[in-house]
Amino acid sequence: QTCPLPAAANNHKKGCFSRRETSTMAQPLKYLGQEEAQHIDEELFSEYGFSVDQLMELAGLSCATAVARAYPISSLVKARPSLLVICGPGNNGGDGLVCARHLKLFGYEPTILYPKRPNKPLFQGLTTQCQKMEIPFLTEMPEATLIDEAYNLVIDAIFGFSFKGAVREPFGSILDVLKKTTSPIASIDIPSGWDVEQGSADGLQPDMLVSLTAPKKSASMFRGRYHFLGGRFVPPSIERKYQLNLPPYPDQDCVLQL
Ligand SMILES: NC(=O)C1=CN([C@@H]2O[C@H](COP(=O)(O)OP(=O)(O)OC[C@H]3O[C@@H](n4cnc5c(N)ncnc54)[C@H](OP(=O)(O)O)[C@@H]3O)[C@@H](O)[C@H]2O)[C@@H](O)CC1
Ligand SMILES: [K+]
Repeated sequence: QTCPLPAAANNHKKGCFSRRETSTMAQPLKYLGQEEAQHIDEELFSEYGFSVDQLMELAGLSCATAVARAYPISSLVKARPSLLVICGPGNNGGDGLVCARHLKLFGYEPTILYPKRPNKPLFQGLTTQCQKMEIPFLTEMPEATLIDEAYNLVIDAIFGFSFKGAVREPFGSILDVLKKTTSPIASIDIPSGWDVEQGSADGLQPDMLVSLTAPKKSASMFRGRYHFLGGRFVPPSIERKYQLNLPPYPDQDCVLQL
């Protein structure tokens, strides 16, 4: 087959692809299975020497940044920039605490529900930081109508990529209330209650998803308006090893809208 490009234009190229053609032939972004996501996580902590709180800070900052991009304070419908952040018992919940703290610094008014708190210094520290930032903590899940009246957005930091099986209490009741709310939901990493790979036909339908490191398989079922990639901390060798094919983040941004 003859090459349509002038010979001179091809001298510096391998084969017969224009720069545009080459870029559109880039491998598609990888959607991770549950075990693969957990392996990457473990490898970052073991072989790469990262600490959990380090990556959690970057993950939570990404989520807060993505929320501020999709729902700027000037666009909110209620008089106050109120948000409800619901945190679960694992690291996804930790991301939620970090996200709430940054959103407060960005000028939002987050309130946190954190019903099952691990007895570990990391989560105790994150909780103290939020309390010292004068972020209120609720003692119980409000009714759906109250959430609709009081909050512009709910941030779902209940379960991430380690979620498995049927939802246990108190989170089953919390998710039932969330399914009834009309306030938009922004989910961190996975819409909570969704199978990490298969999703959930009758589960939450968030308006926003922030995929950390790389989207998980269930993200292909996400039908909301905003899908962001966050967690710009992946070393190139991990990206190559797992063939993540991450799109380039713009400039120095910590998030990328997919
Ligand atoms: N590398 C990255 O990308 C980074 C990822 N990060 C973040 O970490 C997240 C993964 O965190 P994770 O591994 O701690 O697990 P996560 O999903 O929060 O939940 C585990 C908890 O849920 C519970 N639980 C499970 N199933 C349940 C059920 N059916 N019903 C009820 N409870 C259930 C389980 O309880 P247990 O089984 O122990 O009783 C456990 O307490 C990831 O998604 C991302 O957000 C960043 O922080 C840092 C860098
Ligand atoms: K979540």
